Amino acid sequence: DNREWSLDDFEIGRPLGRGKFGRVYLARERKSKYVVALKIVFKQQIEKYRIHHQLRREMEIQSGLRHPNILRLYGWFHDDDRIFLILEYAQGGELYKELQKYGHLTERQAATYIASLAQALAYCHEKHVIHRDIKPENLLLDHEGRLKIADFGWSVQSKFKRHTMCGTLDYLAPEMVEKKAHDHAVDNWTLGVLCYEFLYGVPPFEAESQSDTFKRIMKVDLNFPDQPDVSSSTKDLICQLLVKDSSKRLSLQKIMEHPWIVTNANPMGSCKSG
Ligand SMILES: CC[C@@H](NC(=O)c1cc2[nH]nc(NC(=O)c3ccc(N4CCN(C)CC4)cc3)c2s1)c1ccccc1
Repeated sequence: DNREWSLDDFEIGRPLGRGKFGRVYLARERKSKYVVALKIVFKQQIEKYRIHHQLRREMEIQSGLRHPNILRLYGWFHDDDRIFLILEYAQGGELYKELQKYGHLTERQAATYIASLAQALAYCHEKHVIHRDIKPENLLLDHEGRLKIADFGWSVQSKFKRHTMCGTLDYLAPEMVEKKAHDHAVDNWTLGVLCYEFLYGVPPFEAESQSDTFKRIMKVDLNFPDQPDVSSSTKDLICQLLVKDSSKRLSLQKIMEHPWIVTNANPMGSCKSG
């Protein structure tokens, strides 16, 4: 509901995480006892980094999205010096930590997460939203191990395109790295990067320096280590996504129909580790 919320409506719990522009705390709405994540951004940080448009876009975009694999933004409020975003609580934490803990994921886990991402992105693209910053840090897990895309701070309505460099280069498609006009297909490229990272534990174009990563992305300098042993079907999907010409990348629909996804993804979207 769109009633006016205020800090008094919530009991604040432990800190959950922090991003560049704020922190997230566990919180509980007093009357309903409903548990949420409360993201707090300081207004002077918004002034300092001039991210009004980004935060406003995050709020407008994420509050308008309703999908099982997209973290809900229930509402927001502010006081004199802070803005509060009332977010869905993802009890399983960051997918990134799973990846770090196990080194790499199983093909079933990876396929399940890629299928969930493809479904969520297909939904976003129908709503003319490009996330542009899909990376393991922005992927959360709910209590059933279902993937939730968080932090739409870098997303855009695909009507107008922005060319601000967002975060690490590892996940950026060539056209974004080259600051060319980009469209939905950037997210398809990123699925290829993520699928590779889920299975090998490192992103495909990782390099010592940003400029080397840049060169590797532009050349699509892709190679598959011998270990861990990954099926050729998986490599086929990755090779069909990490294609320089964005019009030739596998579509989200085709990803969902790919034999590796059909064979390995859990249709329920959840995959308890192992
Ligand atoms: C994705 C970054 C973004 N984060 C959000 O918006 C976030 C929104 C949101 N909802 N629920 C979350 N859950 C957690 O952060 C979380 C972390 C660890 C947990 N565990 C620790 C280990 N344990 C074994 C299991 C439980 C459980 C939940 C987060 S983060 C952000 C952006 C800007 C500023 C702060 C945060």
